Amino acid sequence: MLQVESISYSISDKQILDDISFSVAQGQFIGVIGPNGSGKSTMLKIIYRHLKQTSGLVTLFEKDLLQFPQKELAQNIAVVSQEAPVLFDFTVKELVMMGRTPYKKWLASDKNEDYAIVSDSMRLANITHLANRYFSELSGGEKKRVLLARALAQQANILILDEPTNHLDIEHQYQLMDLVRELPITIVAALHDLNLAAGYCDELLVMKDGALFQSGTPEEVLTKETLQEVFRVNAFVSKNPFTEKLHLFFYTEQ
Ligand SMILES: Nc1ncnc2c1ncn2[C@@H]1O[C@H](COP(=O)(O)OP(=O)(O)OP(=O)(O)O)[C@@H](O)[C@H]1O
Repeated sequence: MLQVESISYSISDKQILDDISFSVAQGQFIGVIGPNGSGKSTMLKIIYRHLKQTSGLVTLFEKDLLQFPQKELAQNIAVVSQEAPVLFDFTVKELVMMGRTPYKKWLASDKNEDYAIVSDSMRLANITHLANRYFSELSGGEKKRVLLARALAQQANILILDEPTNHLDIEHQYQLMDLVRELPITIVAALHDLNLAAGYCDELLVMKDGALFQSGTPEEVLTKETLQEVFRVNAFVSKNPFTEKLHLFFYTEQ
């Protein structure tokens, strides 16, 4: 459904992304991993059209992403980015309702259906108790969950998450990953926690220095050799005895 073809991106002669290609099938959970500065966020920003590639093509349902009208784009792609928006005067409930904007006519009022979706999204993101609080007064992790609820309310085909577990305590990290995995939609998520990536993703894209270093299943890409070359750490690759998923132990020589 989503096709990225030879994407490059430069800012004032500095090449940030270099000839990246991959495709995402409907319903897949794709993890984007790579060291700091390897280009994960920039690539995601191109996919949700916050940035425009310098060259290459992104298509969604075989249509050039740049040709989508804004409203149609928002019906297809929802985002929880790293940057929390500055929205001082809004309550949580109001903010989650903004997720319904792509479905509304100009100045139309909210319908019962919208209220039901907002309420459902808040319940899924575990923020119902925060409904009447002001967004600006929430903790980092609470804000993250509110932004997730807003993205859920958008009911898009693709959910893009840029380090979604950042700021979340361990319970909420797993809750979020469980929740998004169960959604009947396509997920593309930049993740720093490689064990979460291994436990939840169908496929991983490994970024290094702005290029796609490797892609494949967690078992294919999370090898001792790749981890050494891309992340410069020693890793012992094992299995989580409870989930049977791949599990990594990291160590240094010191
Ligand atoms: N607006 C910009 N101007 C100049 N350089 C930029 C700009 N945005 C990003 N970069 C550079 O592009 C590279 C990739 O950045 P990006 O944020 O995509 O990396 P990342 O993999 O998401 O990193 P992190 O894990 O630290 O979030 C970095 O070297 C960054 O400094």
